[in-house]
Amino acid sequence: MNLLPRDGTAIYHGRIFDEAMARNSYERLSSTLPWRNDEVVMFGKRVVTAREVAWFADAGIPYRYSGTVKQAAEWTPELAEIKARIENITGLSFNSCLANLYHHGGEGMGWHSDDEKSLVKHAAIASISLGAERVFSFRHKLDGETVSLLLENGSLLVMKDETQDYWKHALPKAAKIKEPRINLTFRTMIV
Ligand SMILES: O=C(O)CCC(=O)C(=O)O
Ligand SMILES: [Fe+2]
Repeated sequence: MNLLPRDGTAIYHGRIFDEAMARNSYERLSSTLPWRNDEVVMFGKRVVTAREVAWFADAGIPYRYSGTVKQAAEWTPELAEIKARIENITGLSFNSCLANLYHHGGEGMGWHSDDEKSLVKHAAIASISLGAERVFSFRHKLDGETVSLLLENGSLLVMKDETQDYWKHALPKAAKIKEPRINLTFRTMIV
């Protein structure tokens, strides 16, 4: 079940939402979340990404990410429902979520590890995919070994243990894909 050959654990649970539920969740999240373009600092320059994001956290937790403090929103009913569902499936709990909206395959996310200081070390990250199917890849930091999989509509991927220490991951751009995708990454921030 572990997709990674060593140095971490990545469990792909496959589709945990059926087609109708996935479509319904996509529609509700795309129209109700407070989406805005992400701002990141690259080579000392402020860059506004095409991908849109929204941050959520339990009341009172500021969302720290990429060296800045983001305004975290309150859980919406739809998000709270999805969070409860994955907490039930995984037996874990999460106190924050980064939502990503990729308008089409021309948008993606480059190689990175989710190893922010604000996150509890080695805590699981649960990633939900809604909408367009996209390839997701892991690359080992030492020897470059790559593991790729397809993230299906309504699926759940869990990364845990030393995964972020030894592997980077990315959502490669795929220009042929015209449909949008929403990704929800549930995390545990240090409180
Ligand atoms: O969209 C995805 O599946 C990946 C998102 C991701 O890696 C992140 O938000 O840190
Ligand atoms: Fe990530």
